[in-house]
Amino acid sequence: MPSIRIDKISKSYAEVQALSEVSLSVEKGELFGLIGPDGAGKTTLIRIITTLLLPNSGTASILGFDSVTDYKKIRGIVGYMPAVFSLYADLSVQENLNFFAGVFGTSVEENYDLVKGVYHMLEPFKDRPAGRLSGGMKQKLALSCALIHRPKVLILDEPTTGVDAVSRKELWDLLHEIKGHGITIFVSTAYMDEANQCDRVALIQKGKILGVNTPNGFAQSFPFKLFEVKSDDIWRKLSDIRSLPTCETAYMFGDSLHFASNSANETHESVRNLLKGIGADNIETVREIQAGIEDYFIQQLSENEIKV
Ligand SMILES: Nc1ncnc2c1ncn2[C@@H]1O[C@H](COP(=O)(O)OP(=O)(O)OP(=O)(O)O)[C@@H](O)[C@H]1O
Repeated sequence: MPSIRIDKISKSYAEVQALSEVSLSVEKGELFGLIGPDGAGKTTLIRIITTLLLPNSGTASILGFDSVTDYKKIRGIVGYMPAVFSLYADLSVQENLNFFAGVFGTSVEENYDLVKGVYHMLEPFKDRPAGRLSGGMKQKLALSCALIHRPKVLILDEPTTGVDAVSRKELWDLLHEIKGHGITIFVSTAYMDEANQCDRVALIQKGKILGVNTPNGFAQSFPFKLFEVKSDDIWRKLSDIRSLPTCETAYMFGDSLHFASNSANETHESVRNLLKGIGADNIETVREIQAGIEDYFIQQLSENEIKV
């Protein structure tokens, strides 16, 4: 039995179709990522599986418990960290932890082995009101509170949004540590680079799942030849580059340009000549590279955008 099973879930808000027949299955002990841009439907799906929202059609279950009929059971076995900070701002860190432990009839001490990684980071601030913590610390406190009853499944809605780079890394390290305790983790994010942290990933856009795969599986299925172009001012030529006959897609990737060619005969020399032909003379390097998961996502999202 999978940990999470989502079967043809659809949900609309008036005329907005937030989810269209979404089906997914998450295995026990997996760290599963739901990745998609703002408005893709991530929060809606998470609110349905955490029993907070009713779907229009379809079913969702956690460890065999149905999200509608067995909602009380699900609430006992799931740890949920919402996208919006929802702890008690006036209570201290320690008071929030004690409160959530009390609600579930447990204590911090009883679950110390599970929360100790994140608790260590919070300890220097344990008397500070939660509302006065930094963004990263607020997320760590929310994570501790979601874990305090030793859930079997941990569900996190965009835990790293608006968090600085160091805290983002710390949060992902903590998730790996929690996975080590055998807890299934379902996490949503809009940051494509975070896909590499997951065992498997579902890519969602406009309420539809575009694919489910391992990060490596996604990267391997990039269907075009890919070239990295380094040049100071290449971004100025982006729209001309996109109009080149063999250019499937082109986009800035950090400080370089990624050029995906739909020609099997494309070489770094032919790309350089194409660029020269449109007046891009300032090229430092052009080299063929292996696509990463972000390249796959960018290509899929833009292809889907054009089709809709
Ligand atoms: N209560 C609501 N009423 C009307 N439309 C809504 C409501 N909640 C969400 N939507 C719409 O449903 C779609 C999916 O939203 P959802 O919040 O699930 O996406 P998301 O991927 O979590 O994005 P974000 O990170 O921006 O919240 C969006 O078009 C959004 O505007």
